[in-house]
This record gives sequence, structure tokens and C-alpha cells, in this order.
Amino acid sequence: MEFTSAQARSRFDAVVAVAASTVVGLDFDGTLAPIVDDPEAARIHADASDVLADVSQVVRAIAIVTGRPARQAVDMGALDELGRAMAEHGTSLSVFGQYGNERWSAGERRVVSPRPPRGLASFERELPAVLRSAGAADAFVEEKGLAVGIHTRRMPDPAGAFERLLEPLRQLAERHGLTIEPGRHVIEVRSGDTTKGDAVRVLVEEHQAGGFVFAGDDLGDVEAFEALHELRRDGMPTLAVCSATEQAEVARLADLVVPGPDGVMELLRELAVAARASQRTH
Ligand SMILES: O=P(O)(O)OC[C@H]1O[C@H](O[C@H]2O[C@H](CO)[C@@H](O)[C@H](O)[C@H]2O)[C@H](O)[C@@H](O)[C@@H]1O
Repeated sequence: MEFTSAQARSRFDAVVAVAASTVVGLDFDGTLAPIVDDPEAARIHADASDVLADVSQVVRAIAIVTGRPARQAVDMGALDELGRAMAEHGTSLSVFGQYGNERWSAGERRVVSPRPPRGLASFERELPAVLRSAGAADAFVEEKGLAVGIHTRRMPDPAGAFERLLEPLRQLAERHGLTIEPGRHVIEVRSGDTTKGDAVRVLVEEHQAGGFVFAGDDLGDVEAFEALHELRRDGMPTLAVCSATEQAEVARLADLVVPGPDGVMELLRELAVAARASQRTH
């Protein structure tokens, strides 16, 4: 693959040099799974199982860090099967769902999840009226157990509906002790207890990571990228990868931008090849 800057190349090389102790964190929608109109129709990239199984042989751990409920990511990604394959050579696979609120690991094979946040049920009771008064009664409401996602992608003017909803949903969420997580034609309403940055820090601690690669495409990934920047300031080799997106803030924080899930697959393949070459010569 072509690196667009010498700095990106050198950060990739630095991670390759410590691949055996590196954790790879991957967002799901837009990064491992191509964006589609219907959230329920999303599926992991066709090459992902093979590519992740290959990368897992040269790194310490792989984690999917997503806004999705953990169980949904496991099912959409056929991660049960992948986790069993990875366990054969001792690499851990885990899922941090709902921005780190839920956990699944291939070893335990069950989701650990808190109770829904206080205020979610009353928020949902008031939601239809707020959607109607913002002219967005047709928005798709995704029920996520611990959160709801209000999607505008399938509306006639997705960006306009998103803008009209942002402030009223923020106010309604705040009244119920909740927070909003704006994303790609979606506004999620959830508890503000955890971020993907917290998931990165937990993974570093649990795996005693010596390097970290994170790939993401949406605003919910910003805290993970910021956590990588902190780790880098403390001396750890890290690589922040943006899977092409209209979210400029994500690209700004990344070391390199790759062309969507296809590009993420290519980068991971290259990481596996380079790490094997490096491990042979040392
Ligand atoms: O953290 P992620 O893995 O990126 O999940 C974030 C949210 O992604 C999903 O919505 C996005 O993908 C949909 C399917 O491609 C798309 O239709 C939608 O417009 C995107 O915003 C998902 O529905 C949410 O539950 C996730 O939290």
C-alpha cells in the first residue's frame, strides 16, 4: 500500500517492530463493515475473517470497539468462529460494545452488560413528540437496549434532518441524564459513562500492550484516537487509521486515511506481512 507521508510510514514501521506486543482495535461500521442504508443489513467485509485470523498470528490481541451492542457485532462479524480459530494460537479476541459499556470475549463467549441507564425509558416516551416537532417523524429509531440511535440516512434530506434534530435531542437527552453521540447520519442517545478511549486504555492495561493500532471512521472514534495520541506521547508506538469518511475530525486525528473497509483490509494484510518479515530478521 502507498503511504501518503513519510511520518505515516515511520509510524507503521514502529508498530511493526513491536507487533508481537501490539493490540489492534477496530471499529465496526464503516471500518470493518461497509456502510449500508439499513443498519440491520450491515455485514462484516467478506475478507475480514481471513485477514483478522492472519493478523492475529503476529499481534497480541484484537478487539472490536463499537457503538453496536456487543452481541450484534459478534453475530454480524461471525466472531464466535474467528475467536475459536484465534484461541488456537493464543491470541485474544474481544468486543467492547456500546462504546465500552458491554464486553464479550471469545474465551467467555457471553456478553457482560450493565442495566439500561436511568432516564432511557422516559427519554423514549418523549422521543416521538420531539421527532414530530423537528419534522423528522420518519427517522428510524434503532433500539439498542442501553441506548437508542436516531437515524436520518434513509430520509429525503438526511443532513438537513440531522441538523434539525441535533439540538432538540441534546436537550431531551440532558433532561433525562443522558448524552448524545452524533455519528454518520445518526444521533445516538446513551449514558456518558464510557468512551472508546476508555476501551483503549483497558486493552493496554489488560494486555500490557507495547504498541497499539486503531482504525475508525466516525466521531465516536475520536476519543480512541486521542487515547492513542496520549500513549504515543508516553513513548508507545501507535498508528491511528481513518477509514475514509466525511467526518473531517477523524481524518485530522489519523496518521493515515485508507479507502474504507477495503483499505482497512489491505492495511491489516500489510501489517501481517511486514511483522512476519521483521520477526524473521530478529
Ligand atoms: O462504532 P461503530 O461500529 O462505527 O458503530 C456506530 C453506529 O453504527 C451504525 O450506524 C452506522 O452504520 C449503519 C450501517 O452501515 C448506517 O446505516 C448508519 O448511517 C451509520 O451511522 C449502527 O446502526 C449504530 O448502532 C452504531 O452505534
